[in-house]
Amino acid sequence: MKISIVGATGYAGAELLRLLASHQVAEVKYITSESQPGTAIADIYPHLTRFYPQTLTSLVDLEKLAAESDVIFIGLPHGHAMEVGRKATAINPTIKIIDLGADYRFKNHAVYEEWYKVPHTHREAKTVYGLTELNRSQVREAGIVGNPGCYTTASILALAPLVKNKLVDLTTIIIDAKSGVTGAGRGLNLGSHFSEVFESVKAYNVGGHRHTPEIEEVLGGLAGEELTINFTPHLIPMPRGILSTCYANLKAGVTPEMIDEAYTSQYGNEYFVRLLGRGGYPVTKNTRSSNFCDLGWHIDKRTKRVIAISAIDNLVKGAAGQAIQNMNVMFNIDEKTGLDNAPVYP
Ligand SMILES: NC(=O)C1=CN([C@@H]2O[C@H](COP(=O)(O)OP(=O)(O)OC[C@H]3O[C@@H](n4cnc5c(N)ncnc54)[C@H](OP(=O)(O)O)[C@@H]3O)[C@@H](O)[C@H]2O)C=CC1
Ligand SMILES: CC(=O)N[C@@H](CCC(=O)OP(=O)(O)O)C(=O)O
Repeated sequence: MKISIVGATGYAGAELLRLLASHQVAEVKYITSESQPGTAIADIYPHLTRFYPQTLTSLVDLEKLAAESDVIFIGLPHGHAMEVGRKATAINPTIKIIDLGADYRFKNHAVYEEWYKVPHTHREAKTVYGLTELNRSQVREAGIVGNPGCYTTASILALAPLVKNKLVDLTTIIIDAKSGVTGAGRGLNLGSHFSEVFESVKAYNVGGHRHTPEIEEVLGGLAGEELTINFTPHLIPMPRGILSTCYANLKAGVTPEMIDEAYTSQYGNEYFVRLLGRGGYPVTKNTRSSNFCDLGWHIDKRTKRVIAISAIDNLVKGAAGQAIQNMNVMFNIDEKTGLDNAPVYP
């Protein structure tokens, strides 16, 4: 299976390369950068030395790249991936595209345009939302996958069984999530400057984070009706990891056993979702550098709320790992291929 990575110099692209280095079937063909074409990837990321002799190429070579690849992963800022997807599928109609950004995530293009402030230029694309555990059969048939965002992966996995089984009041969902700094990408900006982030925690984009409509669209689809949520992201001083704490009011008559049953029937056979059960406390460090999502839930009898907590590595299950999981499904190989490593601890 020949793979190319567009945007290989970013954190998501580099994480794809790290994981694909131990993938038994994948052969990385082309890797791109617009700022550093001609540079060896190991000169930019020395941790990849010995694994990749390749030098970076540019999107100027898209024709060759698309013609010679079975799958392209795109790790570009939103607004850029859809142009690559549109051109690559025109060159090679059988190619598979897995975009790690937001361009192919939305069914409703108007919502994408409203939140991302760019016109959608590949509206005719037939896409599948790549939250593997929820959409596996569609992913298997997909040509283009919109890989979910990191906050959205953690939050939707935590809430899906509650929403799908109509166990909670859909008007009461609150998501309080924390992310490590690599979630902001490798680009230099004040917000992720060491002195600004270290020994500090802050909320940001309160009431207006762009993952809000993504979570609403997917959970609304599971619920069979539109819903709105409160989603508050926080930046925490660690490189990787997301912890998402999700609250919702229980519907009258819902018992703790019904909640347990919803989680076990949804995820009991899912390798990458590790259920810690009722009273379980997910810890980001227990998922670090792995494709696992750890998930626990609590029933607060006093307030009649369920509190679901999930932990993932934003660069793995929240980005590159889930992208590879989707590729494995699309190519009908064992879903765990290249992803079955134990988390790095401590
Ligand atoms: N970091 C994370 O945890 C997650 C990221 N994502 C998404 O994945 C995508 C990549 O994120 P991440 O790797 O963190 O970002 P980075 O900022 O680390 O990397 C961005 C990449 O895009 C390239 N790039 C930047 N601007 C342009 C441009 N105008 N045209 C072409 N290429 C460009 C850069 O390469 P160069 O400058 O060398 O050309 C680089 O390879 C984004 O859409 C992000 O939202 C999704 C889930 C989680
Ligand atoms: C810590 C941090 O800044 N995180 C990013 C989310 C990264 C991500 O998942 O980006 P997508 O939009 O591609 O999903 C943010 O809040 O914008």
